[in-house]
Amino acid sequence: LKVALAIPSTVFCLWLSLLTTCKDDDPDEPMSLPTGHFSINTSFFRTRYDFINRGFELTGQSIYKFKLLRKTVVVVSGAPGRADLFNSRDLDLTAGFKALSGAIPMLPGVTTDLDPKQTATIHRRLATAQNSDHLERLIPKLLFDSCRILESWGESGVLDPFTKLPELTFQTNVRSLACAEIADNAATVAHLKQLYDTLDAATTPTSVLFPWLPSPSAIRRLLATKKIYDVISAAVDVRSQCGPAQDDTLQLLLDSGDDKMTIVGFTMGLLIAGARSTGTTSSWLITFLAGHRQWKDRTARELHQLLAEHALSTAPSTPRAPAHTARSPSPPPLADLAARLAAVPLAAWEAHTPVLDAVLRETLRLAQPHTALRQNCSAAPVRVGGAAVPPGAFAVFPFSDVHLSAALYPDPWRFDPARPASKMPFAFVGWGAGATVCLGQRLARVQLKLVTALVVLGFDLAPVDRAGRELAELPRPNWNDALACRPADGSCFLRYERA
Ligand code: HEM
Repeated sequence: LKVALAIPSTVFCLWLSLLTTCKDDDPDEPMSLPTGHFSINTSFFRTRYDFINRGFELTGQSIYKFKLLRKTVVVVSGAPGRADLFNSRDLDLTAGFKALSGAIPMLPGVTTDLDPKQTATIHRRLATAQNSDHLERLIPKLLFDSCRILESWGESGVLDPFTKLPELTFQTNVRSLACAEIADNAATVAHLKQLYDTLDAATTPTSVLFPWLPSPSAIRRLLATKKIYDVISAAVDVRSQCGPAQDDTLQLLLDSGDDKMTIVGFTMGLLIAGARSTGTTSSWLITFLAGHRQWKDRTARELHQLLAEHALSTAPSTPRAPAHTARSPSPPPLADLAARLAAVPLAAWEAHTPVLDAVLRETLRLAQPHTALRQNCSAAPVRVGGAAVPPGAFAVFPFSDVHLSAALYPDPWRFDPARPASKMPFAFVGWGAGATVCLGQRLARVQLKLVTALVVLGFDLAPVDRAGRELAELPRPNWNDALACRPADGSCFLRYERA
C-alpha cells in the first residue's frame, strides 16, 4: 500500500518541480531564484514582502525571476526597471492582477475578461462620478453616513482600527459608487462588506494557481461572488423598473444608457478597488494620527481654520438623514460637526489642506504594501531595466523598493509627513505612476479627508495594546499582509473618547 501511495506522490512532486524550474531561453532573461529555500508557491502569496526581499538577497540582483508553477514571474526593482514597468503599454495591469492576485470577484464578461470598450466605458463613468458637481453633492451624504457610524461607537471605548475604519469607508464607498437603496440600508451594507471579506479570506494560493479546481475556498469565493451579484443586480432592477430617480451613481449610469451588466460590473469591480485600499489607508491614517499627537494637533488646527473660513457656527446645509432614520429632533454633537464640515466646499477640501495632504501621502508611503502585477500581453519580450520579460510572463514591482528605501526616505519606518518629497522619478507611487494611475484618486482623497476630519475633531484618541495599556510606540505596518497591512497579532487598538 505504501508503495502504491508513494508512486503517485513522487510523480506529482517531479511534475511540480519540472513546472517550477526556470529554463533560460533568452540570454537577456534575468537570473532565476535558486529553488529549495522556501515554498515559492505559498510564500509569494502569504509572506510576499519577505519572499521578494529574500529573492533579492539570494540572487544578489535587482531583477530576478522565479516560477509560480508554469508562470514565469520577473521581480523588478531599481530606477531603470521601475521606469520601464510603469511606462510600458505592453505590460497589462488587469491581466496581471487577475492571474496573480485573484482577490476580485470573477464573473467573466461582468467583472473580468472585459473587452476594451467595456473597460473604457467603466473608466469614463468613474471619471463622471468624480466630477466636481457630483462630488460636491456627495460630501454631505458622506459626512452623514460617517457620522451615523461614528455615533454607533458610543461616547468612549477601545476599538480595532483595522476593522472599524474599513467598515466606515466601505459605507462611504457604497454611497459613492452604488446607490441610495443599498447605502441607506445598514444591514445590506454590512452583508456586502462581509461578502467582500469572504472573497479576501477565500483567496488562497490554491484558488489563484488552480482557478479551475473546485476547492472549498474556490466554492466559497463563487458563492460570495454570486451573492454580491444578487444584491447589486436586484438594486439595479428595482431602480430601472420602478424608480424613483435618485441623485447617485446608479442613476448616472442608467441615465447614460448603460446596460445592466456594465452597471453591475462597474459597481462590483470598483467597490473592491476602492474599498480595500481606502479601508487600509483610513485605518493606518487614523492610527498614525493617534500615535503622533503633534500631527493630530496640526491636522485639527488646519480643520478649525477651514471651518472658520467656510462654516458658520450654525450649519447652513445640514446633511439630511434618509426619511426612515430621521428621528432625533435636536442633532447630537457629531451631527453638528458633520453639518459644519459639509459647508466647506470641495475646492477647499482639495486645495487648502496641505497638512492632510502630507499626512495622507506619508500614510500611503508607509502602509500600502502594494505590489504592481503585470502580464506581458504582447507577442514580443518586453525589456524592463535591461532584462527580458517573455510574452505571457509576468512582471511584478514591490512598492517597498521605493517607499521603504533608506536612500530615498532616510529612516524609512519613521512616520514623518514633513519629510521632503524625493526628486527621483517614481520615488512616490502611492497612486500609481506612468501608464497606470489610480482612476479613483479624487474620490478616495475626498472620502479620506472627510472621515479624518470627523474623527480628529470628534474624538480624543490614544493607541493601546490588547489590555488597554497605552503604547509608547506604534507597531510597524505589516507589509506581509498584502491586502490590509494589519500589524502582527492584533497588537494595536485605539482608545477613544468623544471630544
Ligand atoms: C486610498 C485609496 C486608494 C489607493 C491608495 C489607490 C491606489 C491605486 C494604485 C497604486 C493603483 C495602481 C496600481 C498598480 O500600478 O499596480 C490604482 C489603480 C486603480 N485604482 Fe486606485 N486606489 C485607491 C482608491 C481607489 C478607488 C476609490 C477607486 C474607484 C472608485 C480606485 C480605482 C482604481 C482603478 C480603476 C485602477 C486601475 C487603473 C488602470 O487600470 O490603469 N482606486 N489605485
